[in-house]
This record gives sequence, C-alpha cells and structure tokens, in this order.
Amino acid sequence: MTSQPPLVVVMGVSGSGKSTVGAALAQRLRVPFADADDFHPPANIAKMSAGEALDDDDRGPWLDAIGAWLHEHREQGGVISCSALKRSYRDRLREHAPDLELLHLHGDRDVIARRQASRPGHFMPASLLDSQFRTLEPLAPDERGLVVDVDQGVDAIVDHYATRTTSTTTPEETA
Ligand SMILES: Nc1ncnc2c1ncn2[C@@H]1O[C@H](COP(=O)(O)OP(=O)(O)OP(=O)(O)O)[C@@H](O)[C@H]1O
Ligand SMILES: O=C(O)[C@H](O)[C@@H](O)[C@H](O)[C@H](O)CO
Repeated sequence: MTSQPPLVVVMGVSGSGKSTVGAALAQRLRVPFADADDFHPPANIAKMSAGEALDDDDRGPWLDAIGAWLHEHREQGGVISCSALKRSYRDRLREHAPDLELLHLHGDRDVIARRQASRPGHFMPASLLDSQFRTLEPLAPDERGLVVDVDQGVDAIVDHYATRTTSTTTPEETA
C-alpha cells in the first residue's frame, strides 16, 4: 500500500458504472470525487449526443483538463471517473499525475448494454457502445491498476478495491 492518499481513475466503457462506482469509492476513501463527463466541452457532448464517437483530437484537451484535476489532487487524493479507453490516453493522464491508480470496470457487453438501456436521459446513445468496446485497450502489465468485473454490486466492487493487497497489481480479474 502506498502512504500517499489514493488518486484513482475509474475507467471503462460508457455504462460500465464509472460514475456510480467512482462516487461510492470516493465516499469510502473520504476523498473528493469528480466525473470526467463534466469536463467535456459542449462540442464533445453535442457530437456524442448526435451518435458520433469522439476521436483523439476531441479527447486531447479533455484529457488534459482531467489531468489537471488529478495534479491538483495529488496531495489530498481523489477519485475521478473517466473512460480512459486507450493506453495513450492513460499515458497522457500520467504525464499530469504519475502516481495515479486505475480501476478498470470490465464488463460483458450484454450486461453493460442492459444497464445503458435502463438509464434514461443520458446524452450518450447506446449505439456508441460498440465503438467504445472497439476503442478500449485493456490495462497493460506495467500499468498500476486493478480490473474488476462489473457483474456484482457496487459495494462489492468498492470492497474489492479497498481491500486490495498491493497498489501495483496488474489486471487480475476478467470476466
Ligand atoms: N455494479 C452495478 N450494479 C448494478 N447497476 C449498476 C452498477 N454500476 C452501475 N450501475 C447502473 O448502470 C447504469 C450505468 O452506470 P453509470 O452511469 O455509473 O456508468 P458510467 O460508466 O458512468 O456511464 P457513462 O460513461 O456513460 O457516463 C446506471 O443506471 C447505474 O445505476
Ligand atoms: O472517451 C469517450 O468516448 C467519452 O468519455 C465517453 O466515454 C463519454 O464521456 C462517457 O462515457 C459518456 O457516457
């Protein structure tokens, strides 16, 4: 375990539970929480709402804003939910906050699609889920993080993170 307060990025495709789990984890760890969805410029939200996936150029400044939040919270700790789908995106976040940890909410497509479908009023259309899965690059062995299966309750996922034995594990659980 690190002696530094936890600085965690809860990552995964749209609908995997990042906002829900991230808020619960922050509460458990007693650190501030932020949702990366709130950092998108209006143009990104408009694009996704229109059913078009973001590209690297759309995500670049957004990732830097999230990185700035992480940097600001490096002493105090914090949890932020952010899709962080590609290795290069996570590298970009680590440029701002080298000590961050990742919690990847891994899930079966059908489970996540069901959850997305039963979530009314969200700007992200279900039609973009396949693009999210195509873009997703799993954590590499050298990335500090943990993978948990989302097909379990939020408390169980939070427990899993909170009771991990090391902060430098490689992905250990996949569905
Ligand atoms: N472990 C869980 N068990 C059951 N339902 C869950 C779980 N995690 C999240 N949900 C539900 O699934 C839906 C999607 O969760 P959430 O909005 O947190 O996902 P997200 O990854 O933040 O999505 P997005 O990136 O699109 O904003 C919500 O309705 C939420 O209540
Ligand atoms: O990288 C991305 O494509 C975006 O971050 C999306 O994942 C959304 O912001 C979010 O998941 C919406 O629900």
